Amino acid sequence: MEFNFLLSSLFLFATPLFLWLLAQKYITSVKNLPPGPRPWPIIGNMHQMAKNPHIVAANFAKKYGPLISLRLGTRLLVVASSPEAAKEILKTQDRHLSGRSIPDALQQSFIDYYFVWARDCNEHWKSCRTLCRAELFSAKAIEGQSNLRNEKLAHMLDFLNDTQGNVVKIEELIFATLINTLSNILFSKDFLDLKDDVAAHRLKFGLFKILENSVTPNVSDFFPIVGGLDLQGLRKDSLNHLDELSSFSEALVKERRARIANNTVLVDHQKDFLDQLLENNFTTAQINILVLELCIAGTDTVVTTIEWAMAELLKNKSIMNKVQEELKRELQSKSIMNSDLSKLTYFNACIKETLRLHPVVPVLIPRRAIESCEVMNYKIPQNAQVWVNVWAISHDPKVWEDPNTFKPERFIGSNVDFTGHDFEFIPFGGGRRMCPGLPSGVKSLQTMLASLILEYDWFLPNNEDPAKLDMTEKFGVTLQREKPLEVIFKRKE
Ligand code: HEM
Repeated sequence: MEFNFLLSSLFLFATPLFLWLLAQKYITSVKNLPPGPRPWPIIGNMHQMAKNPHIVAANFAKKYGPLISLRLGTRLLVVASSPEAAKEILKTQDRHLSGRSIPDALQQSFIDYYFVWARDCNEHWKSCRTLCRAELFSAKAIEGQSNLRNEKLAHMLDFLNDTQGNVVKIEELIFATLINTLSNILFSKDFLDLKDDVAAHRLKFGLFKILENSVTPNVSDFFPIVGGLDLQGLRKDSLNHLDELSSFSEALVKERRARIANNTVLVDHQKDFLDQLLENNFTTAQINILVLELCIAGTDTVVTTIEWAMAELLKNKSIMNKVQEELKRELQSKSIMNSDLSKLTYFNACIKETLRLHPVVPVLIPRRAIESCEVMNYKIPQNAQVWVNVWAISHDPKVWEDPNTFKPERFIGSNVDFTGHDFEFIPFGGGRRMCPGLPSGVKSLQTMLASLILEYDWFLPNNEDPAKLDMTEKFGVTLQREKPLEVIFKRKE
């Protein structure tokens, strides 16, 4: 027994050491890597990147330049922190750098069906993207969703009217509204009841845990040879959540298949995304994963951005007054739901400024070099992981004047937009892996935020002074508020 324990301890210690020596030999043999801080034996720069890696990498960029390399165990990580470096990665070398590193926690048997995490831009990824663009995110699709969006927005406002004076957790309210909008677009069904916060919490927690597991520092990622052991249990935990969450869609897919087979589709049923997926021969397993990924990618990003926008507007009273005036003046008695909110200059500048100051995906979703290539005259070897540090670019005083201040005015009269062509402002990424959900995400941000601003006055619980609101960030795939925002809504006269 003791001998076995000794042997396995020796194995656990010796394997990373051996691998590190091998990796060290390989990495040092690669000539002309981007510069970076000296790595420690075995762990490399892991200890330096443990907390707020987006800020740590931004500070390294000040010392070593806009393209740096770091070592995380046996892995090589390259981080770009300037618009020029981002442009080379997302445009010039987009094809070579379009792979994804799938975190060990998400290495599951259905790996070939991933969309967001698809390792390469393979055939399945292409068909997901083409179908989603046509059926979910095109101008025609967004227009077609407007009644449904209006209905879900109205439910949210009814809920707020009924609970006036209570403390509302913004993330839960927005999450439930978004999930129901999405689940109706996908399946013509509500996943949640706004009043049932237990179910909302369960669903949100499951999605959150999958995201959290994917960025938790994991020995298996740094030393892939021990990946199969799942020493931290993250793979197992993610699989449990994935299984539980898949049950939400699995039953609906089964029911629809049966209805189609028996010719008993409801008379008033309008074609939804599930019908499109079935017509395109997606299997149930492929549908489950696609739905899950859309729910993960399409809720947390919007929820977090709305929270940051509200926190900034609470903190900056004069900006809030200007937005309110613009909304009242331009919309007059027209309903928000039937108005073209993209014409509201100051309001949209506030949304852009929120996405600049609090880029919700701070280092984009990590990419992987599918082939080795050159960026800024440095070598990026095959399989290196690549981050584009959007947070660093957004906070760089060489790129933005007074970068730490919330100043929507900087976007007035400026053509800079988040469509992936202005590399100083890329909250949705760029190139072939750019966010396909941008039109849907922006529409949700505009309608929800405008309704909350126009219909209610906002107060913080316990008469807290908004000027002193804590704005500490918490790093993850999404850059959330460390303290979730809670607000008391009072309907305007
Ligand atoms: C405020 C809203 C949103 C922001 C800021 C945002 C941001 C991003 C970013 C930065 C990426 C990675 C891009 C890259 O690697 O270059 C991404 C990917 C993705 N987003 Fe979004 N997103 C938002 C909303 C949405 C919505 C509403 C959906 C769908 C319902 C969505 C679906 C996706 C998908 C499927 C991907 C993966 C694309 C791929 O790998 O090919 N996103 N998003």
